[in-house]
Amino acid sequence: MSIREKLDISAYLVVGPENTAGRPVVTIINDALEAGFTCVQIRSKVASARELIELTRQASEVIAQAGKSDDVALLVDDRLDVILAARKQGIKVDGIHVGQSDIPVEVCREYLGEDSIVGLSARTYELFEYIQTADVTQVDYFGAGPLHETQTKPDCGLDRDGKMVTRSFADISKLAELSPIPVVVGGGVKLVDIPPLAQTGVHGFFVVTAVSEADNPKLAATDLVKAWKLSKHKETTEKW
Ligand SMILES: Cc1ncc(COP(=O)(O)OP(=O)(O)O)c(N)n1
Ligand SMILES: Cc1nc(C(=O)O)sc1CCOP(=O)(O)O
Ligand SMILES: [Mg+2]
Repeated sequence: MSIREKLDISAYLVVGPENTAGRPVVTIINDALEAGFTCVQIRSKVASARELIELTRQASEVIAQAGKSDDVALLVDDRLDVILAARKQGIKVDGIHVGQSDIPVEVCREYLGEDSIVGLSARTYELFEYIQTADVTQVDYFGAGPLHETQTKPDCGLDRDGKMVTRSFADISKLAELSPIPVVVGGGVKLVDIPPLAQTGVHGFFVVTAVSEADNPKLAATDLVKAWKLSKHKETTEKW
């Protein structure tokens, strides 16, 4: 089974060098892997193409060293060029996450191939309509948010009138219900948000700060994964 078919976005780390309080990106990724994170995205708005390729190499190596190359997907935010260059160097990178102003998903699919993962975000003002009407044949999941305002992406949740829109758990439940593909939610997600988020029906959460800027990233990541699994377990047992 390809990594695309196995995709698990339940505990999704997004990380770049600007988010690690000076620590190496690769050690944060290693901590998250040991804690049970299931998906990793390299995202940097400051790193050069060469730096991104190197970060991708290190991330791919640490996933391999953990014996998780077939289970934990490695994606890069925005940069199709970086992924193609990385692959040319023999680096295993599994996909891309793009938004509405980035490279179109059809182009990503064409260049990356059928076994790759393509994640997509929608514009704030049309999120609900988009999630129901968009052609998702080339898309593996929607990244949605923000649950809370976040300094990691100050422009996320900005509506057409410049107002900040955050998503309630009720909104998120509706998104999960309407979306034809899995949804992962982020934006200021913290440990306390995990139980209600797990109840909404989305497939997972994504975090930057809650892990990468934690005093103890491994402990923070472990707590998040445990909380998600426990909430899902409770949901299943309560159904019975
Ligand atoms: C998992 C996930 N969801 C959403 C985003 C945001 O993507 P985008 O809107 O393209 O914004 P930038 O991350 O490029 O600033 C994401 N990266 N990952
Ligand atoms: C990359 C990104 N996209 C978002 C969205 O809502 O689309 S929020 C976000 C940043 C999430 O970082 P943190 O966990 O530090 O808030
Ligand atoms: Mg983008």
